This record gives sequence, C-alpha cells and structure tokens, in this order.
Amino acid sequence: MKLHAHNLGWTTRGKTIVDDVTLDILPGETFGLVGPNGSGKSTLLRLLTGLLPRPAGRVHLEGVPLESMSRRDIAQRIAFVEQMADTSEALRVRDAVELGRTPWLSALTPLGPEDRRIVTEALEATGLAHMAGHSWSTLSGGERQRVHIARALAQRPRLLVLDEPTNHLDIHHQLSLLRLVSMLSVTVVMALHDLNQAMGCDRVGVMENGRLIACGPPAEVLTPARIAAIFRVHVTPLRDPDDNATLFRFHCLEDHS
Ligand SMILES: Nc1ncnc2c1ncn2[C@@H]1O[C@H](COP(=O)(O)OP(=O)(O)OP(=O)(O)O)[C@@H](O)[C@H]1O
Repeated sequence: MKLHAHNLGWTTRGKTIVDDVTLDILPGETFGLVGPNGSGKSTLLRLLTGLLPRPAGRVHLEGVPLESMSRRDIAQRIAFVEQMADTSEALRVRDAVELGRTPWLSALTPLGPEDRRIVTEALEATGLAHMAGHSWSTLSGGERQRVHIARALAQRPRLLVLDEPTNHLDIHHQLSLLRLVSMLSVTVVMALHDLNQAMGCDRVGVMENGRLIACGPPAEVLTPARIAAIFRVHVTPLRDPDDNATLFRFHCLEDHS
C-alpha cells in the first residue's frame, strides 16, 4: 500500500514535535525509522496513522486523504502496534488476537470460521498457539508484545506500523519477528532503536529534533559519520564473513577522544 505524507507536522503547547516531514512509503517495502530518544519517531508514526488531532500537512493512502476516511476504513488498511500498548486484563490471548478482526465485523457479520482461521494463523505465526487460552494478566512483557503483533496480523492490514516491535523480546523472538515481518506481503513501517536491525530494512529514515533528516537505502543513510553526528557514538563497521553483511560495533565518543 502506498502512503504519501506531505509537509506533515504536529505542534502541542507551543512545542513542535514533528516538523515538515515529507515521505513516500512504497508498496511492499519495509521502512525503518531510527533516531535518538525524543526525536519524534512515535509521534510521526501516530501522524501517519491519523491518530493525532489537527496535524499540519497531509497523509494520503493510495491517493485518498486520510482525513476523509473513517476509523473503520483506516483500520481495514492499517494496523498499528504502539509502544507500551495495553489491553484489558480480563482477556485471554485468543480473545485479544480476535480483537484484530473488529474492523471487518459488524452486527450482521460476527466472527465467522474464516475470521477464526485468520486468528489461528496469527497465533501460529507469532509462536503463541500453545498460549491461546492463557490470561493476559499472566503474560510476560515479551509475550504481551507478541500478542499485540498477532492482533495486528489478524487485522490483515495492507500497512503494518510497529513502534519498537522488538522491545521486550528475547533475541530468538526479535529475529523471528523481523524475519516474519520481512516475509509478509504487506508494507511495513517500524521505529527501531537497534541500528543493526535497521540495516535489514529496504529503506531507513532518520529523525532528529522532529525532522526527517535522511532517507534511503540503509548502507547510504547509516554511515559511521551520520551515526556519530546523530547518536553521539563512534561506530566500527564490521563484516560478517558468513554473508558479507555489515554490522556495527558502538563505542562512547569519549573513549575515542
Ligand atoms: N502529547 C504530547 N504532549 C507533549 N509533548 C509530547 C507529546 N507527545 C510527545 N511529546 C514530546 O515530543 C518529543 C518526541 O516524542 P516521541 O515519543 O515522538 O519521540 P521518540 O523518537 O519516539 O522517542 P523514544 O525513542 O524515546 O521512544 C518528546 O520530547 C516528547 O516528550
């Protein structure tokens, strides 16, 4: 799904949080958003999904202005997993994932066999099938994160927006999630803190002080000089002899002064 953001911005209480961002997300790509704490990544993701009031600029989904679409129309196209998302304590895992079908249901079309199949698939894809009956209140942070991802998958979106999706996950589940995301035939936009993980995206955008200051293929955007300037760390690029991929090792700038 193609998304076009034009001169997008958001100001609250006199403070500009996102400033004049113009960005095209291309159909089928995995787009990584990186930047220091407080640089505006989450706010930009919320603007792209139409969740913030009175934004500056415009977002178009497949050429249609986001503001002309109902929440249900948007939810049939975009699934958003926010940072520290929560759900009702009383739910079981399967119930929480079934919530992903809500945009497709109505009083006349309640949850049917096809919806249940999609929910089962989402539970399997996120390694949660064996926990379907567990109560939300008993889950660990990483398990909850996977439930949110499963709910988003069950929504069958064309654009999946993830805010730090590998947060809380152990290394096995981080890699499984990134592999799953790269295999999905949907467009993905995700905020990431791990720059090595961002190197696996098709394109990367870098936020600094609310502005999108660079955007393009990871190897062109995440250069040691730019990483040093934005994140205030020294970077040593290393080569993985297995597949020749570039990996970063980070050091405090002070260690190199
Ligand atoms: N509703 C709000 N009201 C006031 N300030 C806000 C609001 N939302 C965000 N901010 C501020 O805007 C800045 C950007 O926040 P945002 O959460 O978008 O950054 P981020 O890049 O996602 O950060 P992190 O990496 O720490 O998650 C922060 O300084 C934050 O305190």
